Amino acid sequence: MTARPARTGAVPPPAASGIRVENVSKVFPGEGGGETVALQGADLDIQPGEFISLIGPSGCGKTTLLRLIADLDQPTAGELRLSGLTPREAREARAYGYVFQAPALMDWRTVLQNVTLPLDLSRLAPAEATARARTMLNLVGLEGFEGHRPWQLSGGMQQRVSIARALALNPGLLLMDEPFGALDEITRERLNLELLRLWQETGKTVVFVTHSISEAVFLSTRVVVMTARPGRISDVIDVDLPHPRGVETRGSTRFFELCTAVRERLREGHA
Ligand SMILES: Nc1ncnc2c1ncn2[C@@H]1O[C@H](COP(=O)(O)OP(=O)(O)OP(=O)(O)O)[C@@H](O)[C@H]1O
Repeated sequence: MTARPARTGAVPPPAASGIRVENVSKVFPGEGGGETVALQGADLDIQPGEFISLIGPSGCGKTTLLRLIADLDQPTAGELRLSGLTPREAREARAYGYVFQAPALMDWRTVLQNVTLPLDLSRLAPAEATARARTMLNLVGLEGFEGHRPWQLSGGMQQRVSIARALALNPGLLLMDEPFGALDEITRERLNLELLRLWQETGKTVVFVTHSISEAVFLSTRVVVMTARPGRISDVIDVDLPHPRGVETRGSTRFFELCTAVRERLREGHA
């Protein structure tokens, strides 16, 4: 077997991705010959560097939309583009990092080895992969835990490892499917702050699925409200809270007003 040469040199930081979702539908075959319209006629334009949250009742197509963007599934109709690339081209170019609801770490690898995994797969020189992984672990506040195994960490720390792993290839886009859903409220608020800091420092585009109204408002530049049966985008709400946002943001009148606005739109969708 011929050894493939290791890549060397820093990978230049990619520009943040813009995303265009045009009249996208996804229909799954259902039980007994029926079908489920998971997403119907979705239109959405995401500018590079935006932080977009998708919120809506269970089954409204949030994960489906994220998976279509990531090329983990294909639309039944319509078109998606990530900075002009098809989802497949974007996936092949490793243009995004994906953070799942559960951290999905490998227990037999150390924290550092979990983060270097995508770098090893892209044949980055080992010394550089290690250096890059350490930088990402510092970015998510896990310096000192490189040699631990995932099972030695709390749920919040594990999720931070999976965020570091998603950032390792320095993608211009981060796709996050309810990453903090299983965490207690205080840990979740702390990770919200860390994610915001990271977003501001790196300028990446983020698409974030959540069930939490306050989380969506706190984090986002825009909140996309979705409704179920069929899954549709029903509203897009601009979040005009100033940056940097911090603990005091959650106590502001404007934060409360925006949460109320999102809640009302969600209620209308449930009616
Ligand atoms: N692979 C699949 N096969 C069949 N139906 C599917 C498949 N994936 C999703 N669905 C259906 O599509 C609809 C949307 O699912 P999706 O997971 O996108 O919703 P969601 O908004 O992310 O829900 P939740 O908030 O509960 O995670 C649901 O009715 C679901 O049952």
